Amino acid sequence: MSTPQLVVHRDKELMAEAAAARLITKIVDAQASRGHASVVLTGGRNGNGLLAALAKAPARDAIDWGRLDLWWGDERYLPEGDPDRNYTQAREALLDSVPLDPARVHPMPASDGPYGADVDAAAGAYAAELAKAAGPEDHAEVPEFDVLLLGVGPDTHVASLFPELPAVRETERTVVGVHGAPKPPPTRTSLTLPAIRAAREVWLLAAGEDKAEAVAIALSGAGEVQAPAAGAQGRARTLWLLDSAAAADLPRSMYPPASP
Ligand SMILES: O=C(O)[C@H](O)[C@@H](O)[C@H](O)[C@H](O)COP(=O)(O)O
Repeated sequence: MSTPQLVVHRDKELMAEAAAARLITKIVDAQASRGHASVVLTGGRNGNGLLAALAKAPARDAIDWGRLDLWWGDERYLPEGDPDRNYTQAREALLDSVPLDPARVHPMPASDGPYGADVDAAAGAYAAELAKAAGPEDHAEVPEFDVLLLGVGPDTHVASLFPELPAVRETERTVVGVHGAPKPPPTRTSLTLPAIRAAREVWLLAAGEDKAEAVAIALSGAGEVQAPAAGAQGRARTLWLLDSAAAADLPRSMYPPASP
């Protein structure tokens, strides 16, 4: 696992724009070297803020959108098209304005789909879809994600892995159903930490003073069950992309001065 690297930006707008520029470069480089790229999206304000910034980025179309695989780190278990679904919000922020190959876009199942109210079956189906896309050289039963994006909750949750709940304790399965999530809606599907840790790079996004305590806890050596963000590490890189407000409780020695 990789030691967390921190980059702190002046404010959340600059953080989103800088993260979008960073992601464009990462995708372009992956496509140049391997012919395709694979990214896991996240929900929430910072995850969608990055997508919205990417939609406006001048270099946006340096990405070959037809050779980009998109997966989700978690999803709210709601009907297709529900405005609270991460997939709905990602489409509005970016996906509907770029020429993706629909066969390469993998939303998590909706509650009005083939699995009905059985969120655990829906999670199992997504795990099977990931396993089918995995290659012999990949880690865990998931494809090699170039970048796995995660927002960070004020309680240090990532994806739909909440402190002390069963999903964060999962060590075998790659996707699980989540019941009784403290962040509404209560029923969700989520990648597990083993799946997250199969990614080459994990980027955690946190902006705002309401995240300062969670960031400090997660980077203080806390355990992953008590602080799930602490367990979100990439095989080659773990990058925390913060604004100054979210970095406020960190020792100053932990990161270089924020971008001007
Ligand atoms: O489905 C979700 O709610 C998200 O995937 C969740 O993990 C989110 O990323 C964090 O709660 C941070 O959300 P904010 O960026 O809005 O604070």
